Amino acid sequence: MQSVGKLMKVFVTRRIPQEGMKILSAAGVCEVCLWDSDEPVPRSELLKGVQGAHGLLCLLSDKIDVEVLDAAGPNLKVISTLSVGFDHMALDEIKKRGIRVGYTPDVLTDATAELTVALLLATARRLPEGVEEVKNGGWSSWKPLWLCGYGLSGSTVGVIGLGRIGMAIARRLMPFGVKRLLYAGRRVKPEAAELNGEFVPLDTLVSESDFIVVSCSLTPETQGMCDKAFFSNMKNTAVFVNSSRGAVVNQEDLYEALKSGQIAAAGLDVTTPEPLPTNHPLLTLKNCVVLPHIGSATYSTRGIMSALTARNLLGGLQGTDMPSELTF
Ligand SMILES: O=CC(=O)O
Repeated sequence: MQSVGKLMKVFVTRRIPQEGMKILSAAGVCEVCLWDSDEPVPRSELLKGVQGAHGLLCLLSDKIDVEVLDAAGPNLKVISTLSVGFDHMALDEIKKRGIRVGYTPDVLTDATAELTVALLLATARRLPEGVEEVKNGGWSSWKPLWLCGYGLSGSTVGVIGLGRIGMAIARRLMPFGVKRLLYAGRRVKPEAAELNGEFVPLDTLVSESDFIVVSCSLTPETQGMCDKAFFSNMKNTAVFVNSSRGAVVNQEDLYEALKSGQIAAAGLDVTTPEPLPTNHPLLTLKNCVVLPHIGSATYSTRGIMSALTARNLLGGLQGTDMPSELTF
């Protein structure tokens, strides 16, 4: 038990929006050690910073493995991540040590769905190519066959992983005149009925969709799921969009599929690694639009995520309810 008057140590691995920092300082229960930078904490500093910490506030880019847990030591009661994803944390080890975990579901659903729709449209209608042509003088006249892409009207959209975010994406896409919504995943989702969503085997979704949106979590089952066989099964006119985790995709296979014309285009908000090296082959392709993992990046969403992450941390420190505790 923490002795009265003694503050608990919290390590925060990056500058976060002030909403969260204010909540932590106002609570008066913890002393915050902040890696005061917008850039990732070097591993050695992370290992030093967590020593003796009671709480760890981390980001999806921090790998929280046995080494970090060992470095933190037995004081650590709670890890609160500023993300909905939790594949960066060694949950089995965390569980063994009885450490609670907080995360940020729901609050980023709208922002992420919106970004995914923007990415899909930008990719399908070739917006980055068009913008580039305007700047580099390639726009010589209005041309009937120039910069044509694919539209959603009358199309079949397949969502892999119709969870909170997948459903929010589907709800936003349907008003564009989508004819059929297919989804694949672990189980039937009753909420899909409102959109006449059809639960189908992954193979069917892949072969019948004009747009494939990946919105599932990264798990051992989904790791590398979008591979050569997957892309070979897609229509040549189909567009692939991923805003979940980069590791769901085999990027070499995606490159081949895009280069050879096996598929029409891809929009990625997530890659492996992140950042994607600037000399990566995917970046040489006009039909591949890559964004720097900005799904939840609106000012308001990031502020709300920061506040929720702080509240989760405080709940864990004080042994009370956490607003969004991960059950695992
Ligand atoms: O990818 C974003 C998140 O997990 O919050």
